[in-house]
Amino acid sequence: MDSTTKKVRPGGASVLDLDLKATVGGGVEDAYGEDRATEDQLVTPWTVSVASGYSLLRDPHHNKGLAFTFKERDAHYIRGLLPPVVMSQELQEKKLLHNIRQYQLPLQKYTALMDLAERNERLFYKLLINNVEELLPVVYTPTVGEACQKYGSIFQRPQGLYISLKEKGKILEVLKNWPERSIQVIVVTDGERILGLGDLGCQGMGIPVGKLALYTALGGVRPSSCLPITIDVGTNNEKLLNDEFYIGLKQRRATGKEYADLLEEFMSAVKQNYGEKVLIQFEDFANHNAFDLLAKYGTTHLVFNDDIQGTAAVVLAGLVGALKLLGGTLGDHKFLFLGAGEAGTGIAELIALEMSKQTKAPVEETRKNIWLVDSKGLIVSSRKDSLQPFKKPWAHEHPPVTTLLDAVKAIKPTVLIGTSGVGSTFTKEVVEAMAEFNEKPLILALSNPTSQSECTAEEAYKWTQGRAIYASGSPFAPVEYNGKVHVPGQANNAYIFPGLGLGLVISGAIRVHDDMLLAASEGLAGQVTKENCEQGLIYPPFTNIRKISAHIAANVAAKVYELGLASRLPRPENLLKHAESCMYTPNYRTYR
Ligand SMILES: O=C([O-])CC(=O)C(=O)O
Ligand SMILES: [Mg+2]
Repeated sequence: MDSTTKKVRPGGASVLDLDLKATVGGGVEDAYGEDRATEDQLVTPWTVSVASGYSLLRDPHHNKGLAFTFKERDAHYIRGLLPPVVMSQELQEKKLLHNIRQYQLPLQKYTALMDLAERNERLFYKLLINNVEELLPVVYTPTVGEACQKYGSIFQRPQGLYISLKEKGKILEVLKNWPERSIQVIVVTDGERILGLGDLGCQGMGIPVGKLALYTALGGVRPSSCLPITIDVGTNNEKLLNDEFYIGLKQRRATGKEYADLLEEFMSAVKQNYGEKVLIQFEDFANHNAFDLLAKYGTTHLVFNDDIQGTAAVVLAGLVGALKLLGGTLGDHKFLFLGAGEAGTGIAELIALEMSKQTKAPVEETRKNIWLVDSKGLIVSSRKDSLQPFKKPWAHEHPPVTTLLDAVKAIKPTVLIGTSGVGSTFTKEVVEAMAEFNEKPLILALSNPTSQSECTAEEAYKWTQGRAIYASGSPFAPVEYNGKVHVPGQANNAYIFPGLGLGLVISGAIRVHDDMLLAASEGLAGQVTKENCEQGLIYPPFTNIRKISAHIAANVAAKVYELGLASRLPRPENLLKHAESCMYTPNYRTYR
């Protein structure tokens, strides 16, 4: 661009700009590029207006419903549009919780909560934050899985951006249609592997929406700076292709160059529109694309893959917690995974990395304590030539073994981790075998949602006579076995990504580094108290999640500064206090 070109603003005023301006701040301040656009470029005619009257009540960001005071009702032309009572936010919250508890079906609760978010955002977040243990399973796993399966019929209003093959060549324009400008976190999916439910195409939108609700509720990132995106390149799900209510493109998935080109345009457009510091979280992509995208964009954008890296950080933190119960160091344990996809290999690699840091042994050595089983059996060196690249580091010397049960018997792991997305695969025989040679077998059934869990909490306790230490990806209620109550842990990446994201945002990180994941993991592990351990808990309860997220964010930010990857300078002295002070709170504001 010529450094003295005339620039046009929607108000008609022309400004002279300098190229310098285009580099400083990476476009966050000038999010729509209006100041920088040349006369022949298109701009969006945004206007800023003050909501009042009926439209104020219809604006979810500002609506307070019955909580508007009479002074506010007068000042904003809403007197008479509401019944005469003035209700506190606390009372509104109580009423809504009561209403939501009346619904029998989780999906009804989900729809009621999404309706609330559409109506009164602050009340939605207040309710979610104050009742996180109860409502997390509604806005998140397992219910969000069912919501995605039925998204076509429950779809009411757009909650995020849809970018399909039809938008090719226009993605920048599409981003500009989103009503918020200062985006800090994007969660994007292409819907090909939604939880353990498979290809749900465009209906995967429930996932970015749910994850970002947690960014705000658990991590304190402002709702207006969160953007859910679904990339629709088609679906290979026959049922959806034949469903008259399906909301996505009715074609089989684009692959190869067509796919890569659309993603490339998307990634470039995001950076152009929001700058270098926008965080992009890849979510629920199928294995091949997940690893490729992370490798491709990890060096040029601020990205991480939640299923590979977020899950890894949360599991590593749980293992550190479990060591307090089991004794020994990571290096003293032997790990066996069922599932060698994103979560399996991601967790395995982070464990190996941490072991290598602790023991100073090369990571090639520490990997040898970790074994993975995929659909063809134990991953061993004789299979190396036919393995996908992300599985190759795990092909150790061993005779072939085809079943999980035989692998458990041959390897004798102390820790069994399920990440295959297939339910009920930790059979009675498998769990009993674990209990034969482990006093306290550690069993992590991580696949989501609940229907895909490798075994239930009850099964794990029953089949090990109450000796197992058990955690799952989706929540299970406490189980009473032989007069003792066992509280299962929830090893879900929801512990990590909100705090990790907050830490990246407040430090102005420009790249994600493995050490930041380790810092996030340590931040979480550090929040497991002595009392938690005494109860057999390897994770702290979700009730304290905002405090936990602040600690994770502070740890992550410290690492970002240490690595010289922070762009928000100078570094705040007390990062924990700083993280806390940056967190969004949903209390109503008073309007003048
Ligand atoms: O969404 C969740 O509950 C965890 C997750 O990322 C997945 O299973 O893909
Ligand atoms: Mg996921």
